[in-house]
Amino acid sequence: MPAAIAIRGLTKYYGRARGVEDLDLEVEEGEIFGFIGPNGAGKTTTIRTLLGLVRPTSGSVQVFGRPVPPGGGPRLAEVGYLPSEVAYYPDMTGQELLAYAAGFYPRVDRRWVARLVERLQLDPSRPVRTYSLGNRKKLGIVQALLHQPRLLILDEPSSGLDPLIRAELFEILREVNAAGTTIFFSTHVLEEVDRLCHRVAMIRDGRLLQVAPVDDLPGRHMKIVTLRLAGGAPLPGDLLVRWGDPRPEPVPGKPGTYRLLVRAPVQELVAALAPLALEDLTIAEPGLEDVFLTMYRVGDGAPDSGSGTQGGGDDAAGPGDGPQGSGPGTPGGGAGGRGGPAGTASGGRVIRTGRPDGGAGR
Ligand SMILES: Nc1ncnc2c1ncn2[C@@H]1O[C@H](COP(=O)(O)OP(=O)(O)OP(=O)(O)O)[C@@H](O)[C@H]1O
Repeated sequence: MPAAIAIRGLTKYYGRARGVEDLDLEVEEGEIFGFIGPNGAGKTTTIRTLLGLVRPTSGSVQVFGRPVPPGGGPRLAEVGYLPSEVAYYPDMTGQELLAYAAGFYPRVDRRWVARLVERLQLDPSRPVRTYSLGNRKKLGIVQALLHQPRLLILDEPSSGLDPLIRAELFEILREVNAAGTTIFFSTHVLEEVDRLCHRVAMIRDGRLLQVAPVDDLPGRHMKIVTLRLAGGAPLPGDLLVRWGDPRPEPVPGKPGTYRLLVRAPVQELVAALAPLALEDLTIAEPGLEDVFLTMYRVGDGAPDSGSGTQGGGDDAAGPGDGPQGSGPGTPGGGAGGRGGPAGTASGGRVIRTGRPDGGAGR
């Protein structure tokens, strides 16, 4: 059986601006596959290439074993696509838009569509121009799913959705996946990948860093511990020795406050923290930036990038790839217009209690 997605040696330059470089990726049919990376990493470029909306500079892209022609072609009837920014005809109502989109496909089950609209709490009677960002996103999700595609490609599906709708969306995605749909989606949110995906690819600066089962992500088994010690005291020396971090620094300007990336069994962590005179304590899952930092800090001697971030920000219109239609009746959805520095997680320290080698790099 051919892979649902096969990307080989994909490079895309927008004029002189780098989109992605020499990317190889395979997604098997039946997978939920997460594509994560900071702003400007190349996620949207990759996705738009898969749809034939962006022409590769070099390399090849196949969907279900066949090359994707420019513009996508009829084969894309098997694909559902949600662009990161949905832009629809503003004077159509949601209902009209969905009926219009349904007309592009040979078979659409109206009850399925009505059920999606209900589950996502979308009011389809209103004109699109009155929709909030979240409601436009919901409409885009229904449009992507309405023909029950074999492959669903979602570019940041949950951005702009409130937590309840996001949870409902994840439930829907799990259900369609169980019914056979392959899902490929991009996100900045590590937790989403954690909750949904079988495998994940990490991309940064246009280059693929790693493809791994979600359990093998660096930083996956770590916690972010933020603590404030009474009176701005420093972390006691014996803890420093025990935790193996020679010089944890307090958060700049906040004496006694530390933000630590800890690899430790929870029991051990709690026992170590118990004797401290704590004024405040949070223990949280690491974010995407922390995972990237972990790769850079404790990966195989890889350099500490210092900032854990990179700027996108190159929004110059590239030749031949301006904003394009992103599905039936969806002008816009261009890949430009974004970028800028991602938030950094500098200040995270790796504490090696669980494994003396701290070997998060896999
Ligand atoms: N039409 C374009 N013209 C010029 N440069 C572009 C264009 N589209 C994307 N780029 C550049 O290509 C790089 C990758 O952008 P892309 O939108 O693929 O990243 P991304 O990972 O989807 O980012 P984000 O998470 O911010 O959506 C960025 O440097 C971006 O500025």
